[in-house]
Amino acid sequence: MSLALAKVAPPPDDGITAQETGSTETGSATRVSAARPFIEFEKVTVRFGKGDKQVQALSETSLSIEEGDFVALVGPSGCGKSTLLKLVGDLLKPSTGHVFVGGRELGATPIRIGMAYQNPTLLPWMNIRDNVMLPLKIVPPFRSEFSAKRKTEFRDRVEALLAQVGLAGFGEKFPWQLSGGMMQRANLCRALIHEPDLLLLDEPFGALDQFTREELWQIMQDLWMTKKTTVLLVTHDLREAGFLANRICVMSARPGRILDDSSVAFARPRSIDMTYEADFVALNQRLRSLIVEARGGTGIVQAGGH
Ligand SMILES: Nc1ncnc2c1ncn2[C@@H]1O[C@H](COP(=O)(O)OP(=O)(O)OP(=O)(O)O)[C@@H](O)[C@H]1O
Repeated sequence: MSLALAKVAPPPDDGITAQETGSTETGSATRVSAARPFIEFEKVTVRFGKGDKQVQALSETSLSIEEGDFVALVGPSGCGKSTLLKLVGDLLKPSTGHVFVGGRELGATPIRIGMAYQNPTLLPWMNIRDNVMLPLKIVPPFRSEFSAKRKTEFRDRVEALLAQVGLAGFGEKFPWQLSGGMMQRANLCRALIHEPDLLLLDEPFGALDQFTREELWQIMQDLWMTKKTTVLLVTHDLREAGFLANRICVMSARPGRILDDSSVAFARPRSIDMTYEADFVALNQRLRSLIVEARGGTGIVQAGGH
């Protein structure tokens, strides 16, 4: 599923929310600790609803993520992966426990966040350049300079990023003139244009065919290697997790908790061919076994009638 809740930054003049542009900035001030990692979940639980209808999405979960890390969250469907992303994005509050981002309790830290989901949320009436530029119109400190720089510095910044993902010359096109893979590239540009401290990716390549997806992994890897943004990626694709991440956290079935937390040491830049080598396949098999076990011991979903 994709992140689907709430606003976190003030809406711009034209009523477009930060959520729609995949960009946010979290707000004002409380508990501070300089010694904390960049992201920390401290004994966090999440329950939805009340009484009989209550759903325990996350059981007590603790997790630390260092600045510049690339962490993938994998696990059975409904185990709470997107819930963890929503907590970090300040789109959801924990029922118990604490979430710290940038050393401060969540909601306190003015950090910039970029987000990309499975379905690119490009606005159909704007060309690609204007779509990618949107966060600069919304997120401080850029928004105060937007009128002055939109036709110069900000425009150059957008063109450079579009070129980096292979979309040079497509700034004037509209979303409907692009393929799904091209729209997702533009979507990634929009998530990164305001130089976020944290990038939250919720199955961003899930709707693409295998070859386009692999192309996007390579682009994502290049972007991460040049920008070193901290990334939290939710994915069902274990090859994707192994190709992109430095660390893979496997979650249990709902109520989710972290079952396994492994670092991924393959040298960068990683190649698609590497994902067919023995070490990589062994990693995939290990992750798969953990998830099969978490789902109740079978890799086969019983469908009625056959
Ligand atoms: N707003 C909500 N109200 C009630 N239940 C919710 C709500 N949001 C999520 N849930 C439930 O919490 C659990 C965790 O949801 P979440 O979307 O985090 O899972 P996920 O691991 O991302 O799933 P998937 O891999 O299928 O996208 C699920 O059982 C879901 O139905």
